[in-house]
Parts: sequence; structure tokens; C-alpha cells
Amino acid sequence: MSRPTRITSVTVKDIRFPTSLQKDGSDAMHKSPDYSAAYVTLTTDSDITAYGTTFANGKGTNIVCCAVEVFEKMLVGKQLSDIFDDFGNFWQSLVSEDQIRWLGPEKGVIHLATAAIVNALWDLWAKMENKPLWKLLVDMEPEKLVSTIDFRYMADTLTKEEALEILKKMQDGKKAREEELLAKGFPAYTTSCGWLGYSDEKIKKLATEAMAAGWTRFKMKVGADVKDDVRRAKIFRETLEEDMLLMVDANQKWEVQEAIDWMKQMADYKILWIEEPTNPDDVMGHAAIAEALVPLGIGVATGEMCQNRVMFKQFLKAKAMQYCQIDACRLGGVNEVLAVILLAAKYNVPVCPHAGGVALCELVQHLSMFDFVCVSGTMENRMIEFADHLHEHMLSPVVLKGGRYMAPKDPGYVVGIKEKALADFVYPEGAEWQRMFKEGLFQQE
Ligand SMILES: C[C@H](O)[C@@H](O)[C@@H](O)[C@H](O)C(=O)O
Ligand SMILES: [Mg+2]
Repeated sequence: MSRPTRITSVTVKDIRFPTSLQKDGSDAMHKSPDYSAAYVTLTTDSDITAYGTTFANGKGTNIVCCAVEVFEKMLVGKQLSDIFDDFGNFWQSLVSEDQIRWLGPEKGVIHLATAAIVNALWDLWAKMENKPLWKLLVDMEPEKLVSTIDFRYMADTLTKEEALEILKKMQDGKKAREEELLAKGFPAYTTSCGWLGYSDEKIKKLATEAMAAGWTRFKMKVGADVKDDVRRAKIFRETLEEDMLLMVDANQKWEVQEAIDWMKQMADYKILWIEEPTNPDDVMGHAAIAEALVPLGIGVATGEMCQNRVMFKQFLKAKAMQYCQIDACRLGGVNEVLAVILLAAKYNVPVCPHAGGVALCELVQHLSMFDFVCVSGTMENRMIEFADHLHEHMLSPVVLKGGRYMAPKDPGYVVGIKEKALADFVYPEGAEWQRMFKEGLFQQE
């Protein structure tokens, strides 16, 4: 395979899956999500093609695709050495472009689009080095790793020098941890038994099957009705074995006091964390909830809608998150995720990535694996979310054994989707969408 020197094209597709039909992915705020991807393809002057996605739902995806298009001119014709020799600065130039940054900066739709592009660039880099992304990161010298990070707005919290120190300290024992990872994989929890729109029978059946497949950690959705939540938690607890973990996720449904009162009513069911109890920007609100729930042994988890490293900085400093849920597509790609992983290490908060969406599992596994080998040095208290949907469409789907992610082997930060799935689910012309419009299952927008 010849080595690429520049990017020759950037294209983006709106790929949507009809997950709302079965209420897969449903929660208190997103009652019928259609899991979707703004799917970016980068071609190069070699035979290497790279892919990147960001996660969205239904018609929101189209808007993200438009945002991706505005970056096209900044990438096509670009020498790859200009990107990868100084990735931190290139990342900064993407998020700082004069006419575009007004849309963010570094948040919302424009940051989701940044993520799709930046993820594709890391896929390209890892493919050029013929390594899965986690291994590319693990083998990178600490100086090179920190050079990919934009440290702006972090000087009061984590300097480049401190980041280097964390990485250098962890060089010891790296080899042994990599071997452990390859042998045992990384712990995971499943969300797929407890979506809000699932019936009690379905929850029981799925949890029983999941336990038989080796799962020991579970998450269920809450927030619509407290009596329902208590009943569902009871079903989980009656189904699970004594020491198995149960987490709950409210997807931002509550006021601060409401969150505290609601969780008090659920405390009997040994809940490890309450995820996104209130508005994702409410740092002080999360801190108040976290403090009030300490006596109940319930931590606060958040991050899937934490828009950038600056917000994570505040949550961590304010003790407003006990579990740091990085999202591979909400943050501006790997460069910014690295900053947050290092920040979390400084504050000694475990990183447990968010992956309830399409292609998120395929992405975040690499990030936790890097975190284990090079930053935190431990798997304790750490787990990667798993949502069991749509993996059949991926070119290189995640591999799970006994409730653990096995280290991916294919080169890249792989989110490629199979040709057939692209043809079926591209919106609105895909064959499956045309069929569903005809059958009246959906109306074309
Ligand atoms: C709409 C989505 O399925 C969300 O409910 C999902 O990402 C969730 O918050 C999660 O933590 O997996
Ligand atoms: Mg969540």
C-alpha cells in the first residue's frame, strides 16, 4: 500500500437507522430516536480511504452534514505532513476558522461536525501506521501525544508539562498492561436491556439473556415516572445476582431537587450512578446533586453532552462528576478526548465512556484502552458502555466476550459502514427508507 501524502476529497452522507420502531435507544428525553450518523469519507492520493462519523438522531443529522461540508476546503489538497506533524495546531485552526467559529465556538452542531472530520483524520493516521488507534496512541512518545492537544483555556488546570508528567510516569509497566489488555479485554456494561420504551417482560428477558452471556453490569433508563422506575429497578435487582452493578440514566430530565428526591426513592436498589440527572451545562446543579447523594452511595455520571474540555474542566474541579463519560463524537475528536482523559486523571475521576448510539462503541473502546495502558493504569471502577444495536452494519464491529471489549486488531479508528447498509439507509433515497415510506412506517421530511 503506497503512503498517502494528501487528501483528495471529503464527502459526507446522512445515514439513518429506524431504531424508533422498536424503541431501541429510547430515554426520558428522546422517546423515539432514530440512531444516525453523519458519515465522512476522506480519500487520499493512495489507496487508503478513511472514515469518520458523528452520532446524531434523525433529521438532526442533515444539519450536521451541512456543517461538515463547510470544512471541505480546509482539507482537500492539504498535505498530510502539515496535519500530523503538528496536529494540535491543525486542530486549533479547524475550530478557530474566522467565519465558522461564531457557530460555536467548540460546541453544538459545529463541534459534532469537527468530531466527524477529526475522527476520520485519526482513522487515516492509524491506517497509515497500520495500527488500531489504541495501539497508535500507546506507542506514541509522550511529547508527540501532547503535541496533538490544544491546551488553550487549560493553563489554570492542566498544563502541557503536567500532562507530559502524567504520561511519563505511566511509561513504567506499559508493556505488562498492554499484555493484560490483549489477554483479558476491557470491562463493559450493557444499556441494551433497559431502554425506557421497553416493557417489563422485555427487560426481564433481556437481562436474563445478558447474564447468561456473561454480563455483570447493567444500566436502565429512568425519569418518566418514579413508580415505574422503582418497579423496573426491582425487576433488575430480582433478576441480577447480588453483587452485579446497576446504573440509571435520566438524560437531563430533572430539576436539581427533583433529582435528589427521585434518587432517594430508588436508593434501595443499590444504584452505582445517576447519569445526567439535570441539564448538562449545570455544573453547580450536578455538584449539589452529587453532594446530596454521597450518603446513599450514589455517584453522578455525566459527559455525553459535555461540549468541550473547558466544560469538563469545570465539572471536575467542582466535584460535579464522579464518573467522566467522554464521548468520541461530542468532543472534537481524539485530540480533545486526550485532553479530557488527562484532566480526569489529574482529578482522579474514572473515565467510563458513553457509547449509546451508532458507531460509538466502535470508537470509544480505543480511548479506554489507551487510558488504561498510558494514563490511569487501572481498569478498576472503569467500564465502557455497550449498546447492542447496528453492529451488523459495521465493517469492523466490536468484539465482546463475557461482558468485556476485546482489543480491536484492525488498523484504524474504524467506523466504516458496509456498502449494502449505506445503500439501504442513506436518507432519504436509501432502499430501506423508500420501502418504509411506501409502507407508511415513516413520512418523508
Ligand atoms: C438517545 C440515546 O439512545 C441516549 O439515550 C443514549 O445515548 C444514552 O444517554 C446512553 O447513555 O447510552
Ligand atoms: Mg446517557
